[in-house]
Amino acid sequence: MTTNMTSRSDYALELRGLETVFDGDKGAVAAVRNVNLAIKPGEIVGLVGESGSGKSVTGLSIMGLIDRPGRVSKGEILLNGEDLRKVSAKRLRSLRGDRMAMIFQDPMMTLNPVLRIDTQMIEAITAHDPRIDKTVARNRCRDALGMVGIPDPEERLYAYPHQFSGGMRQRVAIAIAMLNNPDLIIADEPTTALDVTIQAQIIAEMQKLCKERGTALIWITHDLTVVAELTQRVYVMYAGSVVEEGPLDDVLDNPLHPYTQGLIRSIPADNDPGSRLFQIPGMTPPIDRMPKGCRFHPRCPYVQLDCLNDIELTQTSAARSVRCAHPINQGEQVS
Ligand SMILES: Nc1ncnc2c1ncn2[C@@H]1O[C@H](COP(=O)(O)OP(=O)(O)OP(=O)(O)O)[C@@H](O)[C@H]1O
Repeated sequence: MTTNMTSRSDYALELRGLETVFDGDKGAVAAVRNVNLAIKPGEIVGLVGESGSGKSVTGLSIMGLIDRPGRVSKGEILLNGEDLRKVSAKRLRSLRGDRMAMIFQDPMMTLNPVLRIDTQMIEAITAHDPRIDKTVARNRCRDALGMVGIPDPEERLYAYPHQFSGGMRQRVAIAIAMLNNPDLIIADEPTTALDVTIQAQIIAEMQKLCKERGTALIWITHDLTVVAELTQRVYVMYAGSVVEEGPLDDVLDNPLHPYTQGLIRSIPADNDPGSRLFQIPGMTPPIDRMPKGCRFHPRCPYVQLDCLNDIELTQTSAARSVRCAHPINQGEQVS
């Protein structure tokens, strides 16, 4: 971890040894193991990895939204220093939507199709501040819609979700997430379903809003190009664990983990649109069939015998860590 120089109160969110399991016929199987993560107010970090690497389960665990047969089984989830695993269900509900919010790939996870936007937005405010004046609340909703780039926000407040385009619907979901000025937002692939122009606009707006308000943002994505536009630091996840962490530019220029190197090589080159896209061979293993030792070893081009031993995330410099017995040297290439 890179958090040793700072006290816990400096972080909007800290995860310490997070483990989330799913209970099944063969007992509990971990989907997320020993995840450590720290994010300061106003910081934007990326949580990156292929499908099935445990990104969404991590996000849902933070929000307290893992349902049976899943459960958070180990670790601390510290929101402004308060351990969410130790608070009451009532306290957790009051923090959700107020101090922390989640944006999903499908905005309809947030929006109720049969209620007008104003009803839903005002409810999101009054649920946490019942004494607020309705006109004040309505004005806040209108301003929030304006801030995420919805034209004619006064008028659009009275629309239903189906009267918005996909991109506009996602903006409404973002406006709702930001309504109460939370300390933390977890955005789970919120722009993946949108076309690239809208995607770029939404990313730029989120970046601006989080910076202005000091909101910590965790952006979950499988797409390193999105992370490159948005985040300052990145956590790369594979098979339920963080395998590499560091400042974005360092990680992109000099990946230490062969998995990160593979993800970077999979980014289509702007200057060579006709070239065949690299793909990391094989697939992320299912959680009940994890390989021994380094879980990436069956797919790794540099695999050696000692990769069958368990390996911890190890700090390699002030800001970087990697979980690999043979981290890549700068400039090393796969033949
Ligand atoms: N309800 C569940 N029951 C059993 N296993 C689950 C459940 N939800 C998720 N998992 C498993 O946990 C692992 C991590 O899933 P997760 O959704 O976090 O991956 P991800 O990195 O977010 O990928 P994606 O982008 O496809 O959602 C996967 O192997 C998935 O099959």
